Amino acid sequence: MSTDRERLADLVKAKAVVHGKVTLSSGKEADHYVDLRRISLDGEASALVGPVLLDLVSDWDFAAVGGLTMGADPVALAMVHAANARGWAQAHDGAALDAFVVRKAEKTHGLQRRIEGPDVAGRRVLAVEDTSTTGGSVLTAVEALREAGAEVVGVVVIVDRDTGAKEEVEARGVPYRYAYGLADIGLA
Ligand SMILES: O=P(O)(O)OC[C@H]1O[C@H](OP(=O)(O)OP(=O)(O)O)[C@H](O)[C@@H]1O
Ligand SMILES: O=C(O)c1cc(=O)[nH]c(=O)[nH]1
Repeated sequence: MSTDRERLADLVKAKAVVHGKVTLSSGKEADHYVDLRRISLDGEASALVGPVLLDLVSDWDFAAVGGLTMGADPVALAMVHAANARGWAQAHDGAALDAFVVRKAEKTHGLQRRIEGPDVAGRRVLAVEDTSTTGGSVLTAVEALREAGAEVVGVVVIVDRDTGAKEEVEARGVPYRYAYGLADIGLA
């Protein structure tokens, strides 16, 4: 029987890897795309995302997870559900793991918040992403979190494309980890 990590890699390869010319979020061109929304919103795969990412950062101390909408949103919730299933609160003074969503722009009505969910000010938080290319998206979230008074303990992504995100994030003093590199999903 395969582990969660092995099964999730198989599902990423089968369902998310798309070959062909594509324009990326950064405006750069690439000849492959990893559509991780097909994983983080997939009935089977979404249940594996949380356990795999929680295992990857089990030595980091944080109280909330989230990132820039929308790639990060289902990833963060997957981690929250996996944390609940593992009895997170019992190991954290009764506090469950929270999620948050960083908007791309501040909302101009309602409470006009940039970061939705339980307050992050003064808390240790983990910034998540489905995938990172330049690191620009996750760094937008890191900046917003720091402005809001949170301490970002690290960044974790499902797939790293090996295109500089790790270096960019680490240059801002934030550790960066990923569950799968290109070789793990048949792209190297
Ligand atoms: O490291 P980067 O160069 O920033 O690229 C990675 C980003 O691109 C994708 O999101 P996209 O910008 O397509 O937006 P979406 O999440 O709203 O779909 C992905 O979910 C990451 O957020
Ligand atoms: O850089 C991006 O925009 C990007 C790359 C990728 O593989 N997958 C994705 O969702 N976005």
